[in-house]
Amino acid sequence: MNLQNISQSKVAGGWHKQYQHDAKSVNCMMQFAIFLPPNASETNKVPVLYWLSGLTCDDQNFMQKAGAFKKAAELGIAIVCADTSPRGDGVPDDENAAYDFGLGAGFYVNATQAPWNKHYQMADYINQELPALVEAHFPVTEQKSISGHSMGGHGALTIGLKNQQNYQSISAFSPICNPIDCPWGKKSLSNYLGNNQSDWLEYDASQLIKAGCILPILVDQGEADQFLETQLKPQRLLNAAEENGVDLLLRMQPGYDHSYFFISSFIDDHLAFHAKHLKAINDIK
Ligand SMILES: N[C@@H](CCC(=O)N[C@@H](CS)C(=O)NCC(=O)O)C(=O)O
Repeated sequence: MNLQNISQSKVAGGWHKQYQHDAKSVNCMMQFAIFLPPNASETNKVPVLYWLSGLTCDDQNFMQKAGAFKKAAELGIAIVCADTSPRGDGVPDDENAAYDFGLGAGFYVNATQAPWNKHYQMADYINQELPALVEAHFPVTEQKSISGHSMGGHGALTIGLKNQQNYQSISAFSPICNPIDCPWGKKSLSNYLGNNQSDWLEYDASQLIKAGCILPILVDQGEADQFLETQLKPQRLLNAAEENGVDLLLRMQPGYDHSYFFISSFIDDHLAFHAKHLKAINDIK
């Protein structure tokens, strides 16, 4: 079977498990982690929150630091944490091994430029291949929501906005809201997509949201985040949402920085937000 278990630990009455699999979309072995709440079983499938992490992360940062298990167990939602880029021999990296491009920095796009396009197809991996695999092998429903942090917040927003039929709700911590106009975004989008900036627009949440969004969106942002002004620019996303009637709540949180200390302080709110929208669809069925 194209799915290999590499760890499992009981936590909060449920299970944290890591797997690797041969991923077709990104042409390499990929690792992911799943938290299954105690009530998940073949006769009681549960909805899933997909979590996308930020620069330098892999499938473990959120699982080890966010403190999400007890609330997810209580709410009965699974959490899947993906890796942040393709990995392994033959996967190209930034020429200086910089932290903000290449390995650990896939930016959740489908690259069009060589040599990146052979492996860096993270948008398809996250939106298609990973959910199909998870739904085929674990006791989960097709209902899913999407969240993430920083580069992963950008990933959650852009993938959610472009595939609104696939998700029930979107949230983000400290997302890169306008990557076409910040240093992290310009570096990665120009390399992955080329220099024609019109090709970058479909990976910019502040642009995509102008087309509207039927899903509710929750964004938390620390006011003491060192990247707030230079890289993240949440006010631009809020302005575009308000101008286009999108249900987006931006909460500026005084004193919080960019770290997982911030995420762990508000993750329960995000889990409850997603559970409400996932459950609401359950009730309609
Ligand atoms: N290494 C970079 C920042 C990288 C960074 O802050 N990464 C965030 C996501 S953008 C993260 O989650 N790091 C891993 C962690 O805190 O566990 C720097 O020092 O400027």
